[in-house]
Amino acid sequence: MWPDDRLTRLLGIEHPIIQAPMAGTTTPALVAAIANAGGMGSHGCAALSPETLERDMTEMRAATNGAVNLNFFCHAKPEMSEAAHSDLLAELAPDYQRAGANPPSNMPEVASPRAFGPAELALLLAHPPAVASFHFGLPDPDAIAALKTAGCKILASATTVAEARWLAERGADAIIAQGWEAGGHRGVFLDVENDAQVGLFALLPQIVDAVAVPVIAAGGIADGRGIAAAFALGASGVQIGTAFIDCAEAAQRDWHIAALQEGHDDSTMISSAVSGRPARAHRTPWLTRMKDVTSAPFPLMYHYTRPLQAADPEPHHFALYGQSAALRPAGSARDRFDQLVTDAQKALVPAG
Ligand SMILES: Cc1cc2nc3c(=O)[nH]c(=O)nc-3n(C[C@H](O)[C@H](O)[C@H](O)COP(=O)(O)O)c2cc1C
Repeated sequence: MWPDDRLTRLLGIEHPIIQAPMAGTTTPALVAAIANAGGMGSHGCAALSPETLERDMTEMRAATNGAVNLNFFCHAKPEMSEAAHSDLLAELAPDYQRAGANPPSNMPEVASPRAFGPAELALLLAHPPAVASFHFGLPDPDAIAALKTAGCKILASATTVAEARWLAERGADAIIAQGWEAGGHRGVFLDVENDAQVGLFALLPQIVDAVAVPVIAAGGIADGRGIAAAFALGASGVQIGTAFIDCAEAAQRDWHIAALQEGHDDSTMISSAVSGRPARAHRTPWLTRMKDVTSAPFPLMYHYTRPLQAADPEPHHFALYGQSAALRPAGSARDRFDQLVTDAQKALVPAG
């Protein structure tokens, strides 16, 4: 049925389509719907406390016997000087004033999103999911070894060939090639300052040539044609996020859905201004203006932007989605998944 079965065999799934982990957007219901449809459901767990993660894991186990992927961030502990704190407050003073927000008086402490740590590892080892996946690199080698011993397959995102090699050498069982088109935070981790901004058409075949493990294409794929193109470029599967953001099983935040519904090829931009790391989101006048502001390291920048969002949400929303929003299918998570499978099968049939 599919031109390449390396990923379906590795992960024990029927269709090589992974619903992307999306912190804040994925829910146990969405993950279970995709796992029950024969794909891989992924939960973005970076914004969950250990208590909520445990509750969501229990909910997913009750709702599906299918393959589930739990996803975490691996950012280094950020540091910031008092001088940088004062400079940032001065730069943002007009924004706080306009929004009627109280500027943060203390040095930053950001509890969410969390970096993968001992609490998360313990929960995964107690009930190992089929897959543990990581953004911004990998956890330490002992954690990877423990997860593998427990039976988890390890996936991680790469935005360059060098990152793909780095991940494969450290035990990733498959690599997610994340193109510049992708919605959400870029997985870039080896040289964040000099993000090479490689598009999926160039990135995917070069990663396929560079690593021995299966490669999963991500970024701007939202219909059957995109899936077929990914296989033509050597992918063993696809990871799709934006196409599932506004289905009923997702978290359904009004501002996110409204922005997505305006989505088209050039309605997004990459910005580090809200979180401290580059992410693709709906283009707004505020995000455009924030290009000139020196950002705090991820995730400390949230300390400075969340007061704006709390005081005056509409202009300060951070609606993450990718460049192919306009191509996404409609309906429930299951409807969208089934349509992607059907349309990909049609697009994969050789002409004539
Ligand atoms: C709203 C949103 C949130 C995301 N959050 C995560 C995340 O928590 N972890 C992760 O590995 N990737 C995250 N991503 C990136 C996806 O894994 C994937 O690379 C991307 O969705 C693929 O591009 P597409 O959105 O065009 O399908 C997110 C993407 C979106 C749109």
